[in-house]
Amino acid sequence: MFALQAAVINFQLWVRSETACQKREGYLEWPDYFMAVAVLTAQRSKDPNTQVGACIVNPENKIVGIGYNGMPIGCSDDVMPWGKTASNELDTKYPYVCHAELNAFVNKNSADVKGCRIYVTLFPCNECAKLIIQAGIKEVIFVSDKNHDKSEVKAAKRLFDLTGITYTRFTPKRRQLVVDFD
Ligand SMILES: O=c1[nH]c(=O)n([C@H]2C[C@H](O)[C@@H](COP(=O)(O)O)O2)cc1CO
Ligand SMILES: [Zn+2]
Repeated sequence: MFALQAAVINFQLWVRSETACQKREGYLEWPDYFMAVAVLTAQRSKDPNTQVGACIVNPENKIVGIGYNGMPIGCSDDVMPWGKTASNELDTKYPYVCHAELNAFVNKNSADVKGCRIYVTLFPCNECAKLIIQAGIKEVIFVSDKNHDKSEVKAAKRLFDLTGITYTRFTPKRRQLVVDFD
């Protein structure tokens, strides 16, 4: 019985070393990987309506900053308002929430982000566009452009066009990427 098991194990090892001679197929390619990081990061957001993730990547394909939309440090998620509308604008989320892009910049782990690209799950607003420009980001890759008819996004595109920053809708290689902790 023991001898048989040993033989099976040896055989499996042999099969493994045979297949290991060639590069694995179906691996996660860079663009899908970076956008998946942005999508996963968005899952940290407490915003009940729109969760946004951002991932800054340098020209060597190293991630140098990630962020999601959330309340400023020290402002409790349980105390701050999360609604979109209220009789007083001060009782909505808008004056308080930090955008995902802003958080990605302040979380950066490199001296600067010049020449980097940013993967975002939602097209940046004009305020984030200004940050992107001033920081020296060269390329924006986005998933959703659901606010395309809003002035914030129209202004952002105008700023990107003027400054030569490219913005491209993300086209994934694969439709789905499952994270399974089992
Ligand atoms: O550039 C952005 N980055 C970003 O993180 N956000 C966040 C702020 C809010 O929490 C949320 C937008 O909420 P809503 O879709 O309900 O208006 O997305 C919104 C924008 C605007 O496009
Ligand atoms: Zn923004």
